Amino acid sequence: MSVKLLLVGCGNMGFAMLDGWVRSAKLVPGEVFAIEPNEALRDRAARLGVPVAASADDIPADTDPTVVIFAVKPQMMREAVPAYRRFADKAAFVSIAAGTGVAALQDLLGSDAAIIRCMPNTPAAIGKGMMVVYANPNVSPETREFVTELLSASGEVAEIDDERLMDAVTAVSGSGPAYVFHFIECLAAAGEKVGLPADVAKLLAMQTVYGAASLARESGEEPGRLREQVTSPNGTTAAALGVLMGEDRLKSLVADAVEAARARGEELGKS
Ligand SMILES: NC(=O)C1=CN([C@@H]2O[C@H](COP(=O)(O)OP(=O)(O)OC[C@H]3O[C@@H](n4cnc5c(N)ncnc54)[C@H](OP(=O)(O)O)[C@@H]3O)[C@@H](O)[C@H]2O)C=CC1
Ligand SMILES: O=C(O)[C@@H]1CCC=N1
Repeated sequence: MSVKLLLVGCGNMGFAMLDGWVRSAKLVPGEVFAIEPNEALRDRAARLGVPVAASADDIPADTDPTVVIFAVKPQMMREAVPAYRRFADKAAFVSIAAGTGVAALQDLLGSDAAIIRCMPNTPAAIGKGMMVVYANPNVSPETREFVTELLSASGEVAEIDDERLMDAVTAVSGSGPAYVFHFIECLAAAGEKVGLPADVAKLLAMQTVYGAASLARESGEEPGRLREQVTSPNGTTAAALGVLMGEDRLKSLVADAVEAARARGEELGKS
């Protein structure tokens, strides 16, 4: 079977995507070849049936991928990427690294390289990710379609045509799951504080976020309208929202958090 995809880095995000592709049968394991220096993470990928090697030197000589995906830390890109320049004639490159721009990737891969920046998020592992894509002009329509189709197995795919928005995308949907997980932690902790057993508080917090996100997504209603439907005049929700929304407290806190993430993405792009 021929390898269509080289996955460079099988850590948190690389594995989440790989897991999603194999589980959804978008790719059969033999169509992917993974490179991962960490032995435990190699074993985890191998358990999916995916062939995996410790370094680029161990890729079989006849490997002719359609796409090479970089899923290593931004700080590792300069070291990791050049080993794959030999595939630039035929393959397109997808980078999920926060901050690393197309210009930096072209420095490492050649100015003719077909490059796609993609910002995924970890819900990709269960097919509920948000995958945002920016392609440089060297990417052919066929490759674009192949990559979009592949990513669609990981969740929703959106394309942007202004690369400068990528740090903002990273700050909202790339890092976003962490904000939501922290909100679940906070809601569960608050539940315990008002007397609920820990396991009950965690279940209530998790299911509430899950149900509310699903309702927002499936009902087609504006989130603000759905919020109003929960809020009885002078009732319990109004009391809580007075705390969260008074002086735009949560709104400005979230805005500060998103701006910190965006600025860090910009900074990573300069290093
Ligand atoms: N985690 C997330 O939610 C998201 C991450 N991203 C981006 O994804 C990228 C990866 O992040 P994440 O998965 O969290 O990081 P991880 O550290 O979990 O995964 C990266 C993996 O790549 C390995 N690695 C290092 N050098 C090489 C190399 N030369 N060849 C192959 N593999 C190598 C690392 O091994 P070792 O640890 O031994 O160095 C590590 O296991 C980052 O650029 C990040 O910006 C984007 C969106 C969301
Ligand atoms: O924290 C990070 O830098 C990466 C990028 C988006 C999510 N995780």
